[in-house]
Parts: sequence; C-alpha cells; structure tokens
Amino acid sequence: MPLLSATAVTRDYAISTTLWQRPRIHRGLDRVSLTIAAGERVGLVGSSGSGKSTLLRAILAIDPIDAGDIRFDGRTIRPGPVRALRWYRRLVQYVPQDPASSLDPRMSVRTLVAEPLRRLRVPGDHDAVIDEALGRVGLGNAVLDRRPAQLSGGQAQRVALARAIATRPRLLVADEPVSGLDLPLRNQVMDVLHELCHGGGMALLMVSHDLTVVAGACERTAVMSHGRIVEDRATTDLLSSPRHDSTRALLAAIPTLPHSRCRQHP
Ligand SMILES: Nc1ncnc2c1ncn2[C@@H]1O[C@H](COP(=O)(O)OP(=O)(O)OP(=O)(O)O)[C@@H](O)[C@H]1O
Repeated sequence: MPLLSATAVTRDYAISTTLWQRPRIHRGLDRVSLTIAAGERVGLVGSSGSGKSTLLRAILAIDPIDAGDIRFDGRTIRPGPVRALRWYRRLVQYVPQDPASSLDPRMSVRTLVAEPLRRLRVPGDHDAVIDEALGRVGLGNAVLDRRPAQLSGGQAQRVALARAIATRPRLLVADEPVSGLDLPLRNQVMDVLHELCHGGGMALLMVSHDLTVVAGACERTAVMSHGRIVEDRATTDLLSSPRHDSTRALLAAIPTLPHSRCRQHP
C-alpha cells in the first residue's frame, strides 16, 4: 500500500465574471492520480497555472475535492476540524515557498521549532526533540535564543526545515523550497533535504516549476499540464526521453544542463 495515494482527484473552481452571469466552471484538477511510497522522493513540476498548488492544497487537506479519493496509509483524507486532522498534520508537514520568510520575527528559534509540537500536541520531551531537529538540519544549540533577523539566510531556511521535521513526519511537502535562493544557498537546502530523506526515511513531495530542482532531489517526477498529470516516470527517463510537449517545454526552459545548476544526488 502506498503511503499517499490520490486517485482520480477532480477539483472545480466556479469563476464569476459579472454579477448577472452564471459562474463558469474551471477544472483546476482533472482526474489526477498520484502515489507516493514510504521514503520515496517525488517531484511535481508544471508551468504556472498547471494545477500544482491546487493538488497540494487537496493533499494537505486544506481544500475540498469534487471527486476522487485521497488516502494516507489507507485512511481517507479530507478537510475537517483541527482535532480530526491533528494526526495527519503531524505525519505530513508542509514547507512553504520562501520558508525563511514564514518565520515569525518575534519568536526565538526555540519557540519557532516548538510551536508545531505544541499546536499538534506531540507528546514527549520537546526540548530534546528541538535539539534533535536542529542537529538534523546542521544547526547547533547556539541559535536557540536567536530571532530570525539574527540568522543568516541559510540558517533561517534550516530553521524552517527543522520546524517541519520536528513532528517526525513521514511525508514532507515542499513548495518551491529553493526558488529565489542563490546557488550556494540552494545547494545547502537541497543537501539538507537529501540528508533528511536518506537518513530519516521520510518521503518527499517537492513542487517546482523548475525541472533542475527536482532532478537533483527526486527519483520520480510527475508533470502537470492543464490540471492533469501528463507524465509520471523515473526522473532520469523523463529528462532523457520526454514524452509530452509540456515536459519538453520545461526542459527547453532550462538554460544549462541540469547537474550544472543543481547538484545531483544519487
Ligand atoms: N481560488 C481559485 N479560484 C479560481 N481559479 C483558481 C483558484 N486557484 C487556482 N485556480 C486556477 O486553477 C488552475 C491551477 O492553478 P494552480 O495555482 O494550482 O497552478 P500552479 O501550477 O500551482 O501555478 P503556479 O506555479 O503559478 O503557482 C489555474 O488555471 C488557476 O487560475
């Protein structure tokens, strides 16, 4: 049984152009199916508007779906009250786009990493878990009492990752985790993600509009276009013999060879 499975997921948006016209239905997701096995690293790529965020929001049980089924460990997932989803929020953590800017500037690193543990009522010794999470992203206790403004860009990104892994998730969903970062910082974050998946057996769903980013991290990649998954194959096969026009367009948008811009992980 896969860790996560989305089966024939459909999501419609009603779009009203004027008050007196009946809303037009725009299909954001059209019978999308995707599975992620335990420990698997899957990339989700596609041009702007192809449906990546819509699929993420459905998988994260933020938005409802109109048809289909999403399961985690065999249990159906749908939006609901906080208490009904606490177990899921612990096991599936989300790293937002530009994670460093998602850190509350008033909080210390200790409070930032402790916050999901407290909110999701994770039992155990939180101080020990915070230490461990910071260690796994390559940060020591020296940063515990610092505020985000006192961290370098790379440290802030690592704190955001430490926050996400503190609940010991089985799946990390990362939305454009390195967009807008310069190359050294991008490689640092990719190295940490690689370590977290390999060392901890955590699965990864990484969304990007940039094939080079997922090529460096994910063994499998799904390509979205117009609300559908049009290719879902081993990343190396997808890069060497793209089958769909959307994949070819994403490849053509890469200015240089993948491994020259983003370090490749085995
Ligand atoms: N709340 C909404 N209301 C109406 N249409 C929406 C809404 N959210 C998304 N859409 C539409 O659904 C489609 C998929 O959008 P989505 O944001 O999922 O794409 P994306 O691949 O994540 O794009 P990007 O890379 O720009 O974030 C687009 O046509 C978008 O305009």
